[in-house]
Amino acid sequence: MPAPIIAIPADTRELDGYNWHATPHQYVNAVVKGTGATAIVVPALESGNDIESILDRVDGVLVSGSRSNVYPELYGKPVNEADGPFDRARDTTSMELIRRAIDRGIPLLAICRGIQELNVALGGTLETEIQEQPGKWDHRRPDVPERDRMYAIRQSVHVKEGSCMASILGTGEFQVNSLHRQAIGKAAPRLAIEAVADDGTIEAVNVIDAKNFAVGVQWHPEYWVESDETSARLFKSFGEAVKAYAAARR
Ligand SMILES: N[C@@H](CCC(=O)NCCCC(=O)O)C(=O)O
Repeated sequence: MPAPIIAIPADTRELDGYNWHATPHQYVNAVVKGTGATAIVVPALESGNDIESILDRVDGVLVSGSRSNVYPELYGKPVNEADGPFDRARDTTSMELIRRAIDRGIPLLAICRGIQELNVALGGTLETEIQEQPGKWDHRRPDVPERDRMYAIRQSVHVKEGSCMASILGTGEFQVNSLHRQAIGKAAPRLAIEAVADDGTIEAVNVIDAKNFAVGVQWHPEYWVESDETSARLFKSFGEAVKAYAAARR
């Protein structure tokens, strides 16, 4: 059977003076090594993507992290340029893919910016500069030059008993990385909160009554997928859902 295909929405990036549609290699690598599927990158467009046509041809959606933030107006907050950088084309593409994948029962894994887009797409809100809130830990990307140290596993998350995430990872405390300054504020009605950090930051959600795998995590399992058991389990579970969807589709 041909390898299943997982769609990854791109970011808009300016390189050499012009715009590119780009996603970091770590997400493509995690698709290939962590699920056994093939990755395709979906251009970030505010208009012009035929989302249904794209979803007709894929077996899963992986929504990646990004330094850019979801545009605040999309969750009812005023725009403060300090909350940027923004990427409206990424917002549009990701959220259309998220909503339609959930409706169609296409397996979905949303990571970091992805869980934030998932929450906004389903009607939730975000908080910004969470490290400035009383009692909050500093979840931001460590200010170090080496990417392995940026993505170092350095915080605990607590997975709720009986949750979807518990069926994937197990119940209890797990060690993960952290590279974000925003987080879920008001969780969307259709999201079950399934893991939190020591400071209460929402770290994992599951779409209630989803037809298929539909999970969001605030940490970055893609980065250590080949060496960290917790990361590998999440991608293995996503991959199983993608393969089952692909087999049923053929
Ligand atoms: N911009 C959002 C989401 C953070 C995120 O996706 N981080 C991954 C990229 C990390 C990096 O290279 O800086 C937020 O800040 O909450």
